[in-house]
Amino acid sequence: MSGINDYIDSEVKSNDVVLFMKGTPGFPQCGFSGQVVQILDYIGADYKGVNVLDSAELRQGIKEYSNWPTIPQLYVKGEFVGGCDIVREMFQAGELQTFLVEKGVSVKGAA
Ligand SMILES: N[C@@H](CCC(=O)N[C@@H](CS)C(=O)NCC(=O)O)C(=O)O
Ligand code: FES
Repeated sequence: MSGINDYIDSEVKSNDVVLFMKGTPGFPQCGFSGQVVQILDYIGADYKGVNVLDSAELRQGIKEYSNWPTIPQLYVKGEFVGGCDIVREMFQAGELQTFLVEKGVSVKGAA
């Protein structure tokens, strides 16, 4: 495994919810990443944002890690969930909150 893969793997495995994104949760640099940030903030999930714009290697490495061609990428409990479209669809169907609770992730107001 390359260094970048080890780094990605450790972020994915050591954070219950991690969003690989462009920019930061406080300052998203792309609308797709911004949408996922808004949804996670709205449902009150605790998550870590990892900015792929910090490193070209990371930006490429995350696509290979998940075999998914775009950013953002959301991971929950070590599993790839999806990008912006999937997250938005799950949220709109009311499934994202249920999914997080089932995974044992704390969500504000959904105890
Ligand atoms: N439909 C995608 C939208 C995300 C997307 O198209 N991302 C593009 C533009 S930000 C991307 O990551 N392109 C490759 C790159 O910028 O490295 C989703 O559901 O997440
Ligand atoms: S950075 Fe241009 S669409 Fe995301």
